[in-house]
Order: sequence, then structure tokens, then C-alpha cells
Amino acid sequence: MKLLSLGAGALGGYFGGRLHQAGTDVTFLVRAARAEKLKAEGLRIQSPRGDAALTVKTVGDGALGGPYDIVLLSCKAYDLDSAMDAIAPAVGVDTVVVPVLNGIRHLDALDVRFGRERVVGGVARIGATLSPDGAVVHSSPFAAISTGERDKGRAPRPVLVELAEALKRAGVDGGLHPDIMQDMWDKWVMLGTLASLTCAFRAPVGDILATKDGEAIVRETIAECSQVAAAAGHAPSEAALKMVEGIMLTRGSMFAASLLHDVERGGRVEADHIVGDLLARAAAAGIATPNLRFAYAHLQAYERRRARERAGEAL
Ligand SMILES: NC(=O)C1=CN([C@@H]2O[C@H](COP(=O)(O)OP(=O)(O)OC[C@H]3O[C@@H](n4cnc5c(N)ncnc54)[C@H](OP(=O)(O)O)[C@@H]3O)[C@@H](O)[C@H]2O)C=CC1
Ligand SMILES: CC(C)(CO)C(=O)C(=O)O
Repeated sequence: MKLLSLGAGALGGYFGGRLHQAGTDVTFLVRAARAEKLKAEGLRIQSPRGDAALTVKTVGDGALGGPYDIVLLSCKAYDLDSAMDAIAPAVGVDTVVVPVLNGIRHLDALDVRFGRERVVGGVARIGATLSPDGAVVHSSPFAAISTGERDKGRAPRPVLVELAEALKRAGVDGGLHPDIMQDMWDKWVMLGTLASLTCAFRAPVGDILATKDGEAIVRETIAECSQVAAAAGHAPSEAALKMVEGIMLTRGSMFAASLLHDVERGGRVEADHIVGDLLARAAAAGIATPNLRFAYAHLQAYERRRARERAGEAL
């Protein structure tokens, strides 16, 4: 199996690196600055599952090699258009695109660009960042990718089975999911709540819960996200809700969304993709989502201020 990883950022670097370590033929499609860093220092991973410094294959725009069996897509949502342009020459008739972005909306764009048959579902569960010096820093005890056919009940195509086996050999949990769309929505219900609230409060879960109304606000926001999922035909099961509550209602928890880490380093954020899209779907279904509304406005204000500051304008 030949796999192209779009990017060697937090997720592309971690999962692509682990697959490479375990013997999969992995090539990283990277931009010039990242290519230079990887050439000079290798792909460095710091992780509770073992540190690594790997010599990896890279390609740049225009000379992708291939054909590839799998394209693992792990860009941020705001880079999706440029990422699709970059991978287009690598997507052949039988190539399968496996996106692991948070949210759902990217599937529509990928379908239009590459055809629905080539795009499967994917969910990543990991806490990871790219450090300023270019190392992939894995900070969560978990590291998982679930994938699957988007048509529930369809047997996974052989190359997806092969990918799941390769991920397992690479020490990545998850595997093939029989209802990947539900899994994507379940993750989104959790992340919609986590990202909205940790960003709005600028604090991890435990600090939110330590406020007088924190628990009530968390419960309301879980309900808002769950109603949006239900309107899309993907209401979380009781077990899925328990998982969300387990994450969002643990006193003292230092857990926060990667989106908060992006805010704290003054970076771009996937506000539209992760929170705005939930809000748009709520509006279309006539669901009131006051907490998401506030959280999205907060993120939009952050984006405006960031743009102004980057343009050198004063506060
Ligand atoms: N970080 C986390 O813990 C988790 C993140 N996610 C989701 O996964 C997705 C990826 O997140 P993450 O890995 O953190 O993001 P990163 O910013 O760390 O990595 C994204 C990478 O994509 C690369 N990229 C973007 N466009 C192109 C392009 N046109 N050509 C080549 N490379 C490109 C970027 O390269 P360059 O360096 O050149 O900009 C960057 O290295 C997001 O949707 C996020 O929400 C999901 C679960 C957990
Ligand atoms: C919550 C977490 C860390 C789980 O994978 C995540 O997806 C994110 O913050 O982007």
C-alpha cells in the first residue's frame, strides 16, 4: 500500500510517522519550509508511546510520484482548498482519500472535487501539536483513527481494510467503524462543546466546571450540539452521550480543544468549520443554540482582532 500524507503537521506527522515506522510506504506532501526542516532534522515525534526521529520521503507540489492507494488528509479546514489542489495530481481512479479533519463540511468539498466514491469517512482522536521547532508533540494518552465507508452497511473496500491493519501494526487505535458518519457526528458533538466552551472561557474543562454556572453551561451546550446532530439524523446514542459527559464533566480536568491552543498561540482557527457550521445547521433546522451563538461570535471577534493586529493596526 502506497500512502501519501498531505502535510507533516501534528496529525499527518504523528500518524504518517507511525505508519512509516511500522513499514508502510509513506510519502509526505509538504511545502518548502517543512520539506527543508524534515530534510535537515528528520521527522521528530515526542510521545508517551515512544519518541522517534525518522528519515522520511517528501515530495512537493508538481512532482508527487504515485499513483497512491491512500491519501491521508490532515490539513486544517481553512487550508482545504489549497490542500485539494495539492493532492489532485495524486488522486487516481482507485485512490481513496481519508480525511481526518474535525467537523463534517469538508466531505462535501471533497466529494465535488474527487467524486464521492473516492472519499471515505475518518475520525482522529489524539491530542497533538507541532512545536515551534517543528517536532510533533503528542500529549494525550490516546492516539486513534477510525475510518469506514460512508454508506452504512457497505463492506469496507480492501484498501481500507489494509489501512486499518497497517494502523493497528503502527500502534494506532481505532480501526474500521461500521457507521463512520455516526462516529464523525459523535466526535463533533463532543468537540463542538469542548471547542466552543474552552475557547469562550479561555480555560480547560476543569476551570469551567469550577465556576458557579459552569456545569449548567456545559450541559446546555452538549444539548445544543446533540440537537443539531439529531436534526441531521445522527443523534448521539446514550453511550456516546456518556462519553461526551465523561470528557466534559470531569472536575479538575485540564483537557482543552486544539482550537484553544491555536487561539493561545495567536494562530488561525477553524471557527467556521467546527462551530459556525453547527450554528448554520441549527438555524436551518430551527434549533435555538444560544451558547454556540455566543462562542462563535467570540471566535469571530478573535479572528477580526488577529487580522487587525497582523496588519499592524493598534488595538
Ligand atoms: N491537533 C489535534 O490534536 C487534533 C486535530 N484534529 C483535526 O485535524 C486537522 C489537522 O490538525 P493538525 O494536524 O493539528 O494541524 P497542523 O496545522 O498541525 O497540520 C496541518 C498541516 O497541513 C499542512 N498543509 C496545509 N495545506 C497544505 C498544502 N496545500 N500543501 C502541503 N501541506 C499543507 C500544513 O503545512 P504547513 O506547515 O506548510 O502550513 C500543516 O503542517 C484539523 O481539522 C484538526 O481540527 C483532530 C483531532 C486532534
Ligand atoms: C479533543 C481532541 C483533542 C480529540 O482528538 C480534538 O480533536 C481537538 O481538540 O481538535
